[in-house]
Amino acid sequence: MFSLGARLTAKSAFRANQATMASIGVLLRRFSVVNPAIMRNIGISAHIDSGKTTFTERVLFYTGRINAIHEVRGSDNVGATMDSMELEREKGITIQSAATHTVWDNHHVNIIDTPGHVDFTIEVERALRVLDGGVLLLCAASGVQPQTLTVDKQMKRYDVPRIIFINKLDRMGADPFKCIKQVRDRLNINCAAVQIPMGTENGLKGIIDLIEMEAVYFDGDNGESVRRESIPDSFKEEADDKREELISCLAELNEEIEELYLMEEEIPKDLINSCIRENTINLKFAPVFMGSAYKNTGIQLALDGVVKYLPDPTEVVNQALDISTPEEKKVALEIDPKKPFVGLAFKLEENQFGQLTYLRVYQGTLKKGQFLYNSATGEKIKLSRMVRMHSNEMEDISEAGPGDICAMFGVECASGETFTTGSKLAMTSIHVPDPVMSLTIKPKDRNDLTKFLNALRRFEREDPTFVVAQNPESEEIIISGMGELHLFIYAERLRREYDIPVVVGNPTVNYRETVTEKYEFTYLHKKQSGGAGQYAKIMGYVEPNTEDITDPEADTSNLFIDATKGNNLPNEYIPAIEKAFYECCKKGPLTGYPVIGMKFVLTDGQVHVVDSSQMAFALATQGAFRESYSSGGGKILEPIMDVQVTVDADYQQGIMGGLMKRRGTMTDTKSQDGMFIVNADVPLATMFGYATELRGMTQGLGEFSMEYKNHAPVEEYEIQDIIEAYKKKQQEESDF
Ligand SMILES: Nc1nc2c(ncn2[C@@H]2O[C@H](COP(=O)(O)OP(=O)(O)OP(=O)(O)O)[C@@H](O)[C@H]2O)c(=O)[nH]1
Repeated sequence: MFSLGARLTAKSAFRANQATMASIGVLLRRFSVVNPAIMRNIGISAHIDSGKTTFTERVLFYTGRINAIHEVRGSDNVGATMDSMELEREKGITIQSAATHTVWDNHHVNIIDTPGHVDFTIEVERALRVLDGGVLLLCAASGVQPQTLTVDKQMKRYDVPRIIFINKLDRMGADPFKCIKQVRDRLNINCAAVQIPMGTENGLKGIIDLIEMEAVYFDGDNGESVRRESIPDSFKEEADDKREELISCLAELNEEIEELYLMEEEIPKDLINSCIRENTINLKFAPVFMGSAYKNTGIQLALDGVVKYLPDPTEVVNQALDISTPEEKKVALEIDPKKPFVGLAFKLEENQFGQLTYLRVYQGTLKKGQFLYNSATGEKIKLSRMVRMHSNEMEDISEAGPGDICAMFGVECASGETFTTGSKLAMTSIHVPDPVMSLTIKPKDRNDLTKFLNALRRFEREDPTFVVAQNPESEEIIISGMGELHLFIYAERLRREYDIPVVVGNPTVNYRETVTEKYEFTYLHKKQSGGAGQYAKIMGYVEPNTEDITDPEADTSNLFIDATKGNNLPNEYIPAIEKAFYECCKKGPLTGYPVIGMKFVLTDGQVHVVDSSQMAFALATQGAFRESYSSGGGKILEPIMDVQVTVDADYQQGIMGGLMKRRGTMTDTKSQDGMFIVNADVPLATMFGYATELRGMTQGLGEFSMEYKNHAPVEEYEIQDIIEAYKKKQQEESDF
């Protein structure tokens, strides 16, 4: 039907898009405030190796942002454009997300390429926090994989509407409809295909569009020419069936469609499209696209889907906290370029020109030369340079309007901080999990020490889940993070980016301590022989500050309550007692790890006219703390990981046995299509080296993911070993 004419039109449309890109690029540089209605802020989330980078590379190519395609691990040694760090190119995985912008169908699209590995979930979380919509990528042969579940949870946490793209239709065993079933069953997402493939594996010829009811082919060297034809006879029946499935799914969401469907009448395309859009944005539906990024098939249609079905910034509600009110009242932000500016710094990057801060504008307009306030620190800064990022290249701009994403230069801040032009507003904080494991690290050459510390500080500002601490006694540097790979990558970056070879110690687990019972204390600190005397008496009780410390949602903070009545204890001593309590919590008596979830209630006390002092009360608090701790059921808590292993059903016994040996408790098991999937809660302390064990056991075919779940009490028989290890370490440090 469209044949040659259509082909030429498509080619010229591709060129036209490149030309539009160029001219819009010029325009953007001058007038950079974009109408929010034509803006899309999207992220691409998936399990590791599903093809996010390859997909993004195609998007950049088809939108005219780059003029050649480079493969991840390709033979041209260039590497994909979005994987800008050398290490990413070598390993072929995306470590840091890169932000880029492009134009498609006259829409301004900001894309964040997010990493898939579980150790880098903070990158995914931060990206999702600032995006309005997402593309959930699945591999057509592997379907829903462990990390798909994690990113799905994150998307749900931030209410991110999504379209789904089933990639790798060219792979052996590709079955998009099996994937759709898994998405429905395992992710509980109401979804339906808006396309079907014309063939799979080597026979993949193109895609059938179930809304237009047309066959779509991708011609040219790189699939850049989109050709639409009538559906070949051999696919007509399947296309009719799957369209029927789509319509019946939409009929449940829309009365007008339901009526037409029941009357067996023609349903207008506009109605189908508006129903999909509305329900995608309301999180009631997800349209499923499909193709093969590697074989240049289907990407342009998915881009059309982004524009057609994902929300623009005006369709998403964003709130800030008014930090000038004690209860931090929620304030709705308005997508209005004239309102006072509010923006969130969601990612930091250091490059040869200095610190680059990625920022999402939520309200008002960010302008070059403007003075900005950092809501967290109160600092005032002048914005001297702002840019739009395209992978690791940039364009200077002078303004960015509401809903837009840009980057600022030369602004010192930490990620997650809010900037305003004076209003006392802060965006809600980004959920940051506590680091679960640590390593000691030092430079091989002591002369590198200053450079080494500076680099670590920089990483720490970029990544809130990466924490650097120094043991004051041994001066040993300890880095903490979300897993072995997370910390290993930083050790590698020190070597590669800063030329600092390092030595790392054995990984250790971050234990915590807590009290489990109420204990009433009356503690007297008295030293009245010789010299200035000391006298302080305090009464009160300690108890758990939360009902169930193992509940992942539990508030694990410590709390001091002054419940004194009368004048036995003058006010001047209370701050010293409070401070001493919080100091004690920093280092638990059993293992030296922090105490969490403990309440300290001070009810009464006694002073001596001459010998009482703030110091005496601080020492009394320490004594009361120690006493309460040993009598109040002091416990050691260890990080428990939610581990999911997916293996061929043949390995079921071995995998279960292996997890039990690692003190795992199975929480769920499933057998599906010859695969066995097990979820288990396993102490992190036993998980070191699991990747190697799994590889060995399953001939490299098993997969696992793990995510921090909670801290739970250590088994009785383990406690003594941990305490002994702590004592030994203390001894070594005092000998040092
Ligand atoms: N057969 C096939 N291979 C693909 C396709 N898309 C990507 N790949 C390959 O799959 C591998 C992983 O692709 P990436 O694009 O790096 O995947 P990713 O999801 O960005 O990976 P991470 O960032 O590490 O999570 C590479 O070897 C790609 O060439 C596809 O459509 N078909």
